[in-house]
Amino acid sequence: MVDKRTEQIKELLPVYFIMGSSNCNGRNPVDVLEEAIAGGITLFQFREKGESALTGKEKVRLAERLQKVCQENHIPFIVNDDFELAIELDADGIHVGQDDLAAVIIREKFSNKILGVSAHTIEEAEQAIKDGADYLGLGPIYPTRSKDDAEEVAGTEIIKRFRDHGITLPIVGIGGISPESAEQVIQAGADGVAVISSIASSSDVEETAKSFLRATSK
Ligand SMILES: Cc1ncc(COP(=O)(O)OP(=O)(O)O)c(N)n1
Ligand SMILES: Cc1ncsc1CCOP(=O)(O)O
Ligand SMILES: [Mg+2]
Repeated sequence: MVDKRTEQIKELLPVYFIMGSSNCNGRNPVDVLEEAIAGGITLFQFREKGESALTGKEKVRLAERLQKVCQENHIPFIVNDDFELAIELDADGIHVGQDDLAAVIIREKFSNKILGVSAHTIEEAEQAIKDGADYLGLGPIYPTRSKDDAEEVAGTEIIKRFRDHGITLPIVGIGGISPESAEQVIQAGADGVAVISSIASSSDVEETAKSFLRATSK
């Protein structure tokens, strides 16, 4: 039987938009987020990373503005990596990878919040499940230009392999996903797609988000 929390998490994953100030082609991230929400994104992750990333008070200020937009639109606000920021803002959740603060430590202190963990192997996934993860981020599914230190491209096979192994935790595919490839990611067994550039740098953010929603609802 699938529990209620798992069902609720799955409902949040279809179009998981991730972004920080450096992903918006010089546009105001608040405008980009508002347009993406108008297009139907289901979850948002604040990921302020890279050479030109904001730090300190400026980073907190941007996070607060984006969180407010999410709250006004009932979209849960997830923080990437930065556990202190997630606590300071009382965010809805946090996403961590294998090189970040251990999921088990986060779960201890952040008991009711959404906890996402990146995994590249079955062992990492099983550990994340033991640690209390709510969902797994698997990728990069396709080549990506949004993460310099990304692992090797895994293809949609990684999702099939995890499902065939019996992993039932909600899964989101990430890395190089477009509206055209989103359906393949879902067909492989994912509950949603996590997307940076295809949405954030689109010339029509709202329409692109809509295309993702259509592709993941088929
Ligand atoms: C939904 C989702 N999946 C995977 C990642 C990647 O996390 P990580 O491996 O920690 O890399 P960074 O994003 O921190 O560079 C993610 N952020 N979100
Ligand atoms: C954060 C992250 N983790 C694996 S690939 C990736 C980048 C995804 O960005 P894009 O959707 O632009 O390829
Ligand atoms: Mg990380």
